[in-house]
Amino acid sequence: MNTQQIPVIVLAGFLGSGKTTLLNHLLHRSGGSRIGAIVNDFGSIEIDAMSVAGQLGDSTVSLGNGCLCCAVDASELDEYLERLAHPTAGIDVIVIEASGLAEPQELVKMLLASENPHIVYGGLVEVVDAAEFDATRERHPEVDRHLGIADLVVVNKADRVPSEEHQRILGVVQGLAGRAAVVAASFGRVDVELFFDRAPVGERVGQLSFDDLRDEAEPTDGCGHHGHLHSAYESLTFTSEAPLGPRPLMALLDSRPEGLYRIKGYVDFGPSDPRNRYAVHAVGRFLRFYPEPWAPGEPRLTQLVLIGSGVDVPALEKELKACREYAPQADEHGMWGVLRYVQEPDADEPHLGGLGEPGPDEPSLGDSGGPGLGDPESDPDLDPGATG
Ligand SMILES: Nc1nc2c(ncn2[C@@H]2O[C@H](COP(=O)(O)OP(=O)(O)OP(=O)(O)O)[C@@H](O)[C@H]2O)c(=O)[nH]1
Repeated sequence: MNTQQIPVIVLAGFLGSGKTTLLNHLLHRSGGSRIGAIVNDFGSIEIDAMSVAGQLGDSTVSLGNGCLCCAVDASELDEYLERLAHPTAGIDVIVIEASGLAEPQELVKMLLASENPHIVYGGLVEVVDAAEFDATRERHPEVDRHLGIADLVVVNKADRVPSEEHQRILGVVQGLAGRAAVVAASFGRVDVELFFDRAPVGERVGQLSFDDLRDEAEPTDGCGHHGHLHSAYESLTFTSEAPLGPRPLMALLDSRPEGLYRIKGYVDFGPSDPRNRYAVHAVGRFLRFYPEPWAPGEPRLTQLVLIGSGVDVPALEKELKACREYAPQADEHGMWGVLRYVQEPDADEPHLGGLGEPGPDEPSLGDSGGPGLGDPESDPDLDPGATG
């Protein structure tokens, strides 16, 4: 038995709660520790993996297209763990970022069942979106169970809720999380020691009980995971070489159906802004664009993953296709609708795409009063007094 077992931490949490943001923070602040990351995307385009710092290095690997918890066999995961945990890789801790619809318990079981002598289960970290907490629990009561088996819960997006509200949520989470440590954070900025000091000695099962670990006879839905969060969701992956028109895209986004909970990816607005691609994130009613300069030689593509429940996927795809524009001329005024959702440059928001640094100093027309800017009634997220 190798005495130098590498802890493998599962980083889970509902769609858009801030897992990738937190992982980027860890990678950026890891000090002398070398982190290996395994990123599991739900969609077939690996948006999360693309936005993880150090993605080009050999210490980040991506497992796309479907929840890991639904993998028929865990051999691909084993292979990646083998690679990252091999003593020659020099990695101190491995973090698996689960997809936002994964069943954390299944992932933990997979790790506990692994015969890899170089790894040991290092605990479950759950990220909670404070702004969406009540609504998510209402729709998905299973979230309570996820918190109940966590070893650390990060109540993220503290900046998006009033402090009394955040305190209330912290209390509820603490009640559900039992012995787990519960910490508040904005943009996933947790003390990294919380992760690295938790390296376990010997095998541990954290807060999981034998009942949790038992392979209960679940009703199946073909993939054997009926009742898992992801069984109620569908996803659409959309790629376009033709740029999207800002006006039709904003019309689509501004009227998106309730069920369309998560959108992420990159948009090419072509001549309307030839310098930048626009990372886009929607989580519930929250919407943000993050302009970032195209890398030299980078193919100009729009790549989006849209995840929702009860969404008419073919109709949505048709609407997205209708946003494609072949017109060579710029529609600068059309960009106003987009720039309303660009964070002001001085806001204290890290930039997902680039090592957690602030985004490029892209002037935001939002400052000069683009339509609806900061209108808390039309979008409470754009309250100029809040950063989120
Ligand atoms: N205001 C605010 N926004 C945040 C915070 N943390 C993350 N975000 C934003 O929330 C959006 C989703 O964040 P991600 O880190 O991609 O979330 P995720 O959990 O990895 O998402 P999935 O993998 O799709 O489940 C992005 O626009 C982030 O910038 C926070 O503390 N405050």
